[in-house]
Amino acid sequence: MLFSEQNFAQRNPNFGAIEVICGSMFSGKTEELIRRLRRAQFAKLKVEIFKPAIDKRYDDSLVVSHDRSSIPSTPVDHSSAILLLSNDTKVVGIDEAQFFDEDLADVCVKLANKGIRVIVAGLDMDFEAKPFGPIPQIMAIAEHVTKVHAVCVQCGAQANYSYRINEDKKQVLLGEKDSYEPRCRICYYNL
Ligand SMILES: Nc1ncnc2c1ncn2[C@@H]1O[C@H](COP(=O)(O)OP(=O)(O)O)[C@@H](O)[C@H]1O
Ligand SMILES: Cc1cn([C@H]2C[C@H](O)[C@@H](COP(=O)(O)O)O2)c(=O)[nH]c1=O
Ligand SMILES: [Zn+2]
Repeated sequence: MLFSEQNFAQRNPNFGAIEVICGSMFSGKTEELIRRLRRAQFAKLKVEIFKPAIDKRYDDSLVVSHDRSSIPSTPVDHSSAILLLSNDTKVVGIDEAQFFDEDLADVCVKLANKGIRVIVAGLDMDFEAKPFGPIPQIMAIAEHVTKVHAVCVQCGAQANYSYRINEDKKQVLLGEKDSYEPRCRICYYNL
């Protein structure tokens, strides 16, 4: 059965579930996360939003998209803080989840089993097209996975990869268009 967001919304509100929004840089993950969280707020549900404290790219505490739409969040150093800070919450949103520790998957399970809707956004792959942090594991255990795509800056096709345009080989390197461009398979691998 195919699941659309309508199916998510129609489910029993007492059931928790895990949703993942993944894809390359500039694919609209943060915009989609903000859209879902705002709809939950319109529904008067208690919403808590988290991001890793290291992500200070646009703002210390706001979750900010590349188009500068934003929503307040709580920066945390470790996934365990998300559990502690999610009391009486109905919806938890987590952005840049690739930067969290591997315990994030267990945290998502605990939250969902308490009846919380957990929405996780993050990069599925790093600049070397390798699985990034806890995201692939959370994709495996999630009820719903949405893969979004950017536009390849080289050819205009759908982009699935984040190409790093400098020589730095560290896995974690914060940045935007100064350091990365979204590319399709052909342009990423130079096929
Ligand atoms: N090459 C591109 N392809 C698609 N969107 C792009 C591109 N370059 C810039 N953008 C902008 O990025 C926005 C998506 O930003 P955002 O939701 O923060 O993406 P992500 O969180 O996936 O990095 C798009 O709405 C668009 O305005
Ligand atoms: C591919 C890749 C990305 N990063 C960093 C760069 C940005 O700060 C974030 C991704 O942000 P977005 O909202 O998805 O655009 O992650 C990194 O550290 N390492 C990488 O390999
Ligand atoms: Zn391309």
